[in-house]
Amino acid sequence: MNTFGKTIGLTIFGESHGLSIGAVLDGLPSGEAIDWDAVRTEMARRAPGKNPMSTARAEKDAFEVQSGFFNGYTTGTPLCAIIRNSDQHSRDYDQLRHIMRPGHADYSGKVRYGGFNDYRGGGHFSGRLTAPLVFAGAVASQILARHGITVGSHILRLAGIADKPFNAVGETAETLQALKKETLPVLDKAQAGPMEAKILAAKNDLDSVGGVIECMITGLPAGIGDPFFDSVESQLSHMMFSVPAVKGIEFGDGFALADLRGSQANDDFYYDGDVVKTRTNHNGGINGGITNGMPIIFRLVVKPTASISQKQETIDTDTKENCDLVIKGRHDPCIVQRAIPVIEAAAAWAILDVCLSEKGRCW
Ligand SMILES: Cc1cc2nc3c(=O)[nH]c(=O)nc-3n(C[C@H](O)[C@H](O)[C@H](O)COP(=O)(O)O)c2cc1C
Ligand SMILES: C=C(O[C@@H]1CC(C(=O)O)=C[C@@H](OP(=O)(O)O)[C@H]1O)C(=O)O
Repeated sequence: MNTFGKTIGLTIFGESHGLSIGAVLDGLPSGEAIDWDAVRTEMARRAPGKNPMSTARAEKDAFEVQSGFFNGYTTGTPLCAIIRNSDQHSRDYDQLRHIMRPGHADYSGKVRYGGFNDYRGGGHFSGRLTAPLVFAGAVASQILARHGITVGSHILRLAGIADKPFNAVGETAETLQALKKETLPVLDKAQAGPMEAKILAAKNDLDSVGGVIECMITGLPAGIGDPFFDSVESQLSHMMFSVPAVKGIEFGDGFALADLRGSQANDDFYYDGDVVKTRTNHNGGINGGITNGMPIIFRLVVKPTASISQKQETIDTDTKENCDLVIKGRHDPCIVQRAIPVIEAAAAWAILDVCLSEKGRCW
């Protein structure tokens, strides 16, 4: 199964070097106007081939809506969009049919699908499949925005260069929106240059770098979510680990909570007029799996890109021998900045699903 969601189902399909990739958005409310130019803007934020920090594969990521939209509004029936692939260099992948890239899904995918997987461009495992995810998230975020909910993120760390963290008790929607306009979204603008230099230095060394993305969701009311298996943390984490190269997540102060005392980790409540708030937000806006009305904050680790062109040790599954591999092709020397719109989209879809599952308690 390749579908996510309880009330709205998102299916993504396709392979990186196949005819097209796409998404089916099932169960969306009817009567939602969609600004397709705004969706195009989101797709362009993620699209490859735009600068030296990205893979050179040039894809426009233009989408064609096939169904589920009529006379300016969602119909409520499955909304399907396709994105045609146009700049595949499949020859680069000839050797990867039987020589497995360390860190990528060549070996695990080959075993899982009995050797029938499309290995070209990483096939269905490719980061290319995040284009339909961004499409879905851009639709979801327009519905969320009508209810005052905003998702935004920035690069908290990249190859050891740190940005300042979000103000945990809340950033304005304007700040979150402004970050979306930047190639390397950071709060401390002075850090963008050093981050770019780290990416380009790694690329020059035939290597790659990773980092940490910090994401904030504002405008959610208190009391949304469920305890235990459908906690808001569980649903967001489930979605976030669907994004290729994401290897860790923490909410609020996360792993740093291990070294705090309760007196430091608790978030004291107060009334701001008749609105309940907390003075701090060490718990990331979630208690018992349920929103407490403060912004949701989480951080994700994005690993350094697996496909590097230095000589690596690996295996040949044809000869069943150990061998060396030098990867040819066009790869992202860093995934972090390209994953930012993907993470926002993924969060938007998961949160819209949480909200629509609340049967009128969210809005
Ligand atoms: C936007 C985006 C772009 C990516 N670009 C590349 C790439 O150019 N080369 C590569 O080896 N991996 C790239 N990846 C990551 C791989 O797809 C991923 O590492 C692989 O599928 C294995 O999955 P895992 O790292 O989650 O275990 C990218 C991921 C994303 C989200
Ligand atoms: C095409 C995209 O990124 C691709 C993600 C990717 C991978 O292994 O994840 C490997 C590369 O594929 P190719 O070798 O075909 O150029 C990237 O270019 C995209 O993000 O749209």
